[in-house]
Amino acid sequence: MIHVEGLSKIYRVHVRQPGFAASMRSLFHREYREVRAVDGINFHIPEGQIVGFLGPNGAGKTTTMKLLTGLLHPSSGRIEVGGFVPFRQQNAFKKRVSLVMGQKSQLIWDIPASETFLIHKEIYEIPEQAFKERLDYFTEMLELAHIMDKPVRQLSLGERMKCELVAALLHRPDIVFLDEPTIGLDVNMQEAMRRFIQSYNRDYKATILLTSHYMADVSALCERVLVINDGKLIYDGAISKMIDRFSPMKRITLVLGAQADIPAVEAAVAEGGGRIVVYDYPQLEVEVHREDVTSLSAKLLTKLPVSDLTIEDPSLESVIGLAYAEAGSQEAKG
Ligand SMILES: Nc1ncnc2c1ncn2[C@@H]1O[C@H](COP(=O)(O)OP(=O)(O)OP(=O)(O)O)[C@@H](O)[C@H]1O
Repeated sequence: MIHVEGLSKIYRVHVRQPGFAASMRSLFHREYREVRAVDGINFHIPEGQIVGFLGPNGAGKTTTMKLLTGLLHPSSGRIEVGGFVPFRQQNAFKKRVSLVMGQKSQLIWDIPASETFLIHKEIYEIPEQAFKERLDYFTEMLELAHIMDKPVRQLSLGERMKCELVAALLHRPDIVFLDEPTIGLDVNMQEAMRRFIQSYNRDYKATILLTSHYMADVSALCERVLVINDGKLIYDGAISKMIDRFSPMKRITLVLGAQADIPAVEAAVAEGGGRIVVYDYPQLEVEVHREDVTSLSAKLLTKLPVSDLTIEDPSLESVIGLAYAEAGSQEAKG
């Protein structure tokens, strides 16, 4: 559904030197610097998949989404979305895609969202009956009935985001780009948005590429993630495999039933190849390479008065942090 090959986008940025003389000089001779925002990326997303698109600030996510929706022209490489070349901006393409940006509104501030929806009905030539059915679907799924006729400026952030989604999806695109759709929302509203995105994906077999800084969104919605850093794709695969690849460590948390002295705890942990993260009686947290988890757990159970033991993978946030750090250190070496 989405094919990207060797895609790059270079922005040309005017360099402004400080001082009056420099500004005068720049009237005649402008200096430019190149920003390689997207740097030779390749991926393929099949129909109906929800893929998480992760990366630190400035990594190139929004630029990639703008390239995929045809708002920007690539500097090089090939993009095909739903069989179209996005930057040609054909009408048939516009009817199949949508880009939702959490930080940009496409609703008209002073009028109710319901009136913006009517404008979209005309722009996208949505037949009367289909418009009514779709609006009913959205109103029910997103519990919109009581907010539909309030001017947008009176809506809460969460209510406005729900209306943004409706405006973006009324023409029922089957390829959807969501750039931070849950930014700034409280936990309940994030959850409601996630449920809605899942239903839309299921009901319309929509292909969805989603960026979010909330790992809860990513782990709830996406089996697969693309990770971009400094314009380059550094990971493409399952979330579970990303944890294996970037984080060789696991964490064992123990609750001790009786106080054990520090040298005894240190000896037991060190003997099993682990490292103490915190010992604050009764809780002991230990980090260990995943291949040593079983032997260390067995050792701790025999050597210490353990009343409870849990083994966990590191959080997705910390794995992502490790992935960025690894990419950064490889870049520094290269
Ligand atoms: N219009 C532009 N002109 C020049 N440089 C730009 C422009 N838009 C983005 N950039 C630069 O391109 C790089 C990638 O930006 P982009 O907005 O795609 O990142 P991002 O991953 O979406 O970041 P964030 O998570 O902060 O939104 C950054 O260095 C940014 O400063």
